[in-house]
Formats: sequence, C-alpha cells, structure tokens
Amino acid sequence: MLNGVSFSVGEGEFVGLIGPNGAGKSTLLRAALGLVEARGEVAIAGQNAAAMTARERARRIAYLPQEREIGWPVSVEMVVSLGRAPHRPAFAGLDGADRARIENAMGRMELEEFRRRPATELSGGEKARVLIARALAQDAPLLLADEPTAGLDPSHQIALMRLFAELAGEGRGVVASLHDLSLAARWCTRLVLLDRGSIIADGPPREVLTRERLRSVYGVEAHLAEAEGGMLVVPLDMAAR
Ligand SMILES: Nc1ncnc2c1ncn2[C@@H]1O[C@H](COP(=O)(O)OP(=O)(O)OP(=O)(O)O)[C@@H](O)[C@H]1O
Repeated sequence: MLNGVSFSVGEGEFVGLIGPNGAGKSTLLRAALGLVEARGEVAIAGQNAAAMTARERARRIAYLPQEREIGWPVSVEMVVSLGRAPHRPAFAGLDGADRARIENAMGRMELEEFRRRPATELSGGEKARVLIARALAQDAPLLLADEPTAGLDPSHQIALMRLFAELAGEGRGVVASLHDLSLAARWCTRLVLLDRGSIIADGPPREVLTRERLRSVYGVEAHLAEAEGGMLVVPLDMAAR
C-alpha cells in the first residue's frame, strides 16, 4: 500500500527508488503503469495515463518487471523484438528502423552471441539482460525498471548502471528500484527513499543516504565513504534496537 506518494520524473533524471523489502517500490512502479489500482493521477508528459490505451502507454513507458520468467522457448532475438510491438500496427512485420533498434538493444546488453538460443535456456542473469534489452528496444521516453541489477555479475551491474545513466543523459527519464545502495549512490542523479508506503526522502544521493536514515529505515549500521566515482555505502551490522 502507498500513502499519499507523489513524485515526478523529469527528462535527464536517473532516479533510484530505494527502501526496505515491502516498502512499496514495486507497487509504485506498477501504479505508474496502471497495473495496480491507484487513487490519484498518473500523468505522462502532461497527459493522463489512465485515458491512454495500453499501446499508447507502452510507447511512452518501458517497464522491466521484477519477475524474470520467460514463458516460452522462443529465441532471444524474438523476445527482444517484442519490445517493438507497441510501435507496429497489429500483424505488421518489422521494418528497418525496428531492426536497428533491436540490434542496438541486443548490442548494449551483449546478447549477440545468444540471439538464436531459446530464452528459457539462459542463466538467470542472461535472462535478465534479455528482458532489459526488450525494454530498451521499446525505446520509450520513460523507463521503469524493477530491480534491474538483481542477478547480474559486478561487471554487468556496472554496465547496466552506466547505460541507464547514458539513457538519462540522452534526455529520457529512468526510474530503477535498487537494493545496492553504493550502485544507487554512484550512478543515480536522485534517490527516492520509500518506507512503509511513504516517501521518507527525495533528493541527491548524498542528502538522502545518511547514517541516521540507514539506521532508522533499514535498521543497519553502515559505513559511508567517498571513493573514486562517488559515494560508497557499506552496511556493516544490524543497528542496536
Ligand atoms: N498484489 C498484492 N496484494 C496485496 N498486497 C500486496 C500485493 N503486492 C504487494 N503487496 C504488499 O504491498 C507492500 C509493498 O510491496 P512491494 O512489492 O511494492 O514492495 P517492494 O518495496 O518492492 O519490496 P521488495 O524490495 O521486497 O521487492 C508489501 O507489504 C506487500 O506485501
């Protein structure tokens, strides 16, 4: 459940949605997509999202769900190409521009060598990259990603955060829920901290991530440090109750 949550994402912002398990991060992303009933209004570029068709919304918002299941043993290339569906008339084939976007998305996620493999036969992290590539192929101005780094190795985690920062730099809005606070602090332009369905803090990473907040919201003692490229947040132990 969310209580009176209100926030907006501007072009060029890479927002990290952080907070403990059950804080409401997924619910907030799903409410923005109209997947859960929400009292209130979701506007995209000033237009009411509830009044849009699913196709119209999908052209404006790409979504990476938390679940990484791929139901059918279709090829990686086929899964990624589904990202173009909202842009094509029903039953129409892919045109050159669609193919270029699919290739670009697969290249960015380093999936070329997997293109003919059944997506169901990949490892957990590889599947995650396929689903991220599908969301990239959707080429929407707003990208909502639910725990996009879950299951990725350190190199692919950094590559993903770098890519999302680049997408924001190109003028898109990116919102990603994250549990790795160092990744969030180093790559996001802004953090929104949720706890029990409410926004506790919203601002630049250094302002949001304080030792006191990590103690009161996450219940952990953490070491905060500066390192090359930004802040480090290392949870050390449970906070004393
Ligand atoms: N379909 C649902 N029906 C009822 N309650 C739900 C449903 N989905 C989630 N909730 C509840 O809403 C709250 C927020 O859940 P949500 O999945 O948004 O948390 P989260 O911050 O994404 O957590 P996590 O870090 O564990 O993924 C939780 O208390 C959860 O039990």
